[in-house]
Amino acid sequence: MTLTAQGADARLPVTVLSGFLGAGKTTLLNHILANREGRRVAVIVNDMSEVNIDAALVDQGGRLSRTEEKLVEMTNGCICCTLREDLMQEVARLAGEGRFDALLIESTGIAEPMPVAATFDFRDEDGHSLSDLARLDTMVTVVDASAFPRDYASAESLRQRGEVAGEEDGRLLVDLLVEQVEFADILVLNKLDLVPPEGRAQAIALLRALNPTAEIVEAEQGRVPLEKVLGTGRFDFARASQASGWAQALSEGHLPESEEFGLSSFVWRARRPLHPTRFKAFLESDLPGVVRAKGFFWLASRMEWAGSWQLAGSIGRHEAAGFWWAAVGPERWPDDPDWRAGVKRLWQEPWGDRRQELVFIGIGMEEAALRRQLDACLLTEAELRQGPRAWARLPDPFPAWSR
Ligand SMILES: Nc1nc2c(ncn2[C@@H]2O[C@H](COP(=O)(O)OP(=O)(O)OP(=O)(O)O)[C@@H](O)[C@H]2O)c(=O)[nH]1
Repeated sequence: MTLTAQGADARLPVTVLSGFLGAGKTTLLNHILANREGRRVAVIVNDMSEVNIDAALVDQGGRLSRTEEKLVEMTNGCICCTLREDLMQEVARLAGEGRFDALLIESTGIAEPMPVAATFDFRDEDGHSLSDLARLDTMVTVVDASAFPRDYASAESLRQRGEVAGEEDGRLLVDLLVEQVEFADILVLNKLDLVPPEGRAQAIALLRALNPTAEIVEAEQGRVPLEKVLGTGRFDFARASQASGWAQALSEGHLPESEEFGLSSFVWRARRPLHPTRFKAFLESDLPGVVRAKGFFWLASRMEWAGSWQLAGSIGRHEAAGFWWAAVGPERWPDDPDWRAGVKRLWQEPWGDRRQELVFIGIGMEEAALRRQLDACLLTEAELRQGPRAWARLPDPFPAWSR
């Protein structure tokens, strides 16, 4: 860490602005630049499109003077993946100039916030790290209040929306929207002029459900107090990774402020395998009030495999998470004593670490009814007595899993 004579952290504080296309990132950026009250702000704009419209917009009207401030455009790639190296170089260069009070990075609507944040921690083979020069200060996600509840429930993939050119990127819009919201320190709920009061309440409830710890800043035309987005000192990688509603519900057993907006959460746990067809039917059923779910499951027909399921909005996805440690055998376990102690705490005979552990977060969700439905997916006493050989022959409608 670089310290000044006064002992203050002299590294360049960085704010990363995320948010979906059209949410109002550029509008917010312009608001900051127009109201920066003497702060010297450098800007990096990353746009996936070939023509950098955002940079053109920001540049217009002389709001950003190229002599005093710095605007760096990064196009033809995404700073969370293909342009990561370039981002590191640019940040290092701007920080090295030593003449800025803050750096703002506007990331493309499809950047994943976690890798962008991780870029700051990364240390290369020569021992250089951005964190010697700059520190990630605030992760801001701008949300369009008029579109968010609809986008959140959307089944569209990024490709259908025409927002990605790459072949490999078939992610759902909702996955990314959720990641950007779950990882944020500050959620700017923008375009509030376009929604009636109940729309505002609905959007706030959803944001709270997904990320109970972020501060929600309500805005029109990106007008937010600057101290909410610059130099807040709020970012902390470990905290951000645990900020999501589901991570908190899992560790605490419930969400804070759970009364607000009818928000509730619970963790369903069981030590008995699931009947594959009954559980598949559950996953495909209407789950009224559930806005987010995530966790591991154990199918009677697949004793080796841990399944993972997650739901965001109306989109669910199940896949293999890996093998249960009980199926791998202790000779192949990691040696780390802390790790082994962790597995031991989880362990229950006769099935070891095999378990059901699903977190549900909802608004107006019927916990008791959902628990009953889930319990009914577990093997009955009679089915349980038949044993693993019979379970392996149960009809199993899940697709084959591979690593
Ligand atoms: N009604 C309304 N319109 C807004 C508000 N904020 C921004 N807009 C408009 O929404 C449109 C998109 O805003 P931008 O700031 O360009 O959004 P962006 O997130 O930078 O969009 P991309 O660069 O496409 O990712 C523009 O036409 C803005 O004028 C707001 O609070 N209310």
